[in-house]
Amino acid sequence: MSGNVLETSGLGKRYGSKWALRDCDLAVPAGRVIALVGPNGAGKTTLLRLTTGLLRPTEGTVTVFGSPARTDSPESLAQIGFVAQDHPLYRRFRVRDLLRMGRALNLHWDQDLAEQRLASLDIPLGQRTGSLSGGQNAQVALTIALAKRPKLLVLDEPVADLDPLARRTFLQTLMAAVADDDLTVLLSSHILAELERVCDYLIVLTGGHIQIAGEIDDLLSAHRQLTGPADGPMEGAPGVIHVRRGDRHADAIVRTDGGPVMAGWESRPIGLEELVLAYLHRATPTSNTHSRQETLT
Ligand SMILES: Nc1ncnc2c1ncn2[C@@H]1O[C@H](COP(=O)(O)OP(=O)(O)OP(=O)(O)O)[C@@H](O)[C@H]1O
Repeated sequence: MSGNVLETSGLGKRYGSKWALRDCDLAVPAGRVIALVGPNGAGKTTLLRLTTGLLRPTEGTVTVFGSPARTDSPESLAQIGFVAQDHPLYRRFRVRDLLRMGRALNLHWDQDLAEQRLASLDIPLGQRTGSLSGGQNAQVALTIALAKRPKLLVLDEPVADLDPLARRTFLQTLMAAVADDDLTVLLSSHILAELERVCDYLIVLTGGHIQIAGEIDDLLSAHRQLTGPADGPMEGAPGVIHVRRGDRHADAIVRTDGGPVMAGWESRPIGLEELVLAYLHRATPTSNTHSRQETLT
């Protein structure tokens, strides 16, 4: 599939006097699994809700498949599936009631997909959603969003409540749906380890500003990890994203765009986790740690 699924220009959202998102310019190609990462309060949910049309911009524009994001037309509603962070479900409804509602409300509802997915997860259709576990609740919400057969699936921290096996299975389901069904997935997450396996596009957001966005393969090949003398003149140099200085040597993440690196520095390829952490550290220069970690928070 060609074209952009999401384009934003000078996009900003203010709550009262506080900007949650500012100067956001994006052109995200369709047919990808897009990871939106950033610390708590970075503006991820705000950007996702602007994309779905549930929020209106304070300034700038946001278009989805070339049209302004909105919730007041059946076509717009049919092409986007959205699962909010707390995946709210009607607690007194049984699972089968939710599926019936999904069928009545959605143009392209896929009942077989919904029933098969829930059966494979051992979630009984007769159970009230109020008595499901947190993880089962998340799975039902995700199933409803998938059964809607949207062109764009927007998921706000979809795997936060899932156990490690369910996480991996779910992300594999998404990859298969993207490959088979012309689907684009935009998901926010704090869990970097899994994202590297399934996502092909990255957006890093901190303090309401985009730090970096692009195809993950391109971003990884444009950056290197360098190790060199502890007194190396690195901070503030062009392309230098983050430096961790020890007593004997310094480690730096540098944007080289495939060009040569400084003589005397050892150069290694970078992984997604190191790349994201470097941009997060750059955005919060007071932080001086750069250890491997599972989550951003
Ligand atoms: N309805 C609201 N009214 C006022 N301020 C808000 C509102 N929603 C979000 N904010 C503020 O906007 C900023 C961005 O919030 P947002 O929920 O988009 O961040 P986030 O990256 O999704 O965070 P998290 O990872 O914690 O879910 C935060 O400072 C938050 O306090």
